[in-house]
Amino acid sequence: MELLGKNNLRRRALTLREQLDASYRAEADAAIFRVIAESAWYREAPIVLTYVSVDTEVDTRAIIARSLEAGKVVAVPRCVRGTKTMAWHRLASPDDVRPGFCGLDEPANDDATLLNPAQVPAAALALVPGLLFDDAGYRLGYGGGYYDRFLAEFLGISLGLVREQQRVDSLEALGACGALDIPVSWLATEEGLAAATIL
Ligand SMILES: Nc1nc2c(c(=O)[nH]1)N(C=O)[C@@H](CNc1ccc(C(=O)N[C@@H](CCC(=O)O)C(=O)O)cc1)CN2
Ligand SMILES: Nc1ncnc2c1ncn2[C@@H]1O[C@H](COP(=O)(O)OP(=O)(O)OP(=O)(O)O)[C@@H](O)[C@H]1O
Repeated sequence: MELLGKNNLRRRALTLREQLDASYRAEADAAIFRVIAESAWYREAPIVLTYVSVDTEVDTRAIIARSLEAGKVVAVPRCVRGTKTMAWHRLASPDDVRPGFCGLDEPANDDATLLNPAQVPAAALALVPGLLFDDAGYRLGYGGGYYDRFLAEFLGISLGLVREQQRVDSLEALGACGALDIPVSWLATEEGLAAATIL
């Protein structure tokens, strides 16, 4: 297998994602929404920590709306550039986000909605984005290391959201796995839930 390195693979994965058929994306995203909504982790989670999807990312807008309607706490990330960490803010409405860092939709920097990481229960569910995911749950992101830093501390269930066409066997075999990369525990795809395999 050709060793591409993370940055080359990132460019290719971004192109691949943008070239996915819009109707495939819509169908896959609707199926991923159902897979999440029906999972016991989601149903039992009092709090969902999710990215806010932009562009051709797997859609999370529907799950944000559904979770708020169901009375769950929904928290979304605001990137803190200096430390490359994410601050999580509770949303009162799906519309509580504005264009911010790097074209992402982000919550306001407001202490009143800031979530104290120590208060995140183990039953929390994190929905994790990625350009590619492999069978071990490793992900290729946009390259800030934001989610690696988050996952290193997070004690809840981490679920990678990925369309089947964005899965690869092994990022390590592609030369795109680093020592600090943290895998998610499970993947949600349009085919169902998949446990990350231990290599
Ligand atoms: N919707 C969504 N939100 C998300 C993520 C995501 O993948 N999707 N992230 C997933 O991790 C985090 C953001 N990760 C990012 C990592 C790098 C760059 C980026 O383009 N960096 C530029 C410039 C950096 C700068 O200006 O400081 C670069 O590296 O060249 C953007 C976002 C948090 N929020
Ligand atoms: N826990 C950590 N502590 C310090 N540095 C880290 C940590 N995790 C990742 N990094 C560094 O962050 C940089 C970006 O990591 P990587 O390329 O894995 O990002 P990514 O997972 O694709 O991006 P993102 O999480 O933002 O989507 C790397 O230089 C990596 O060494």
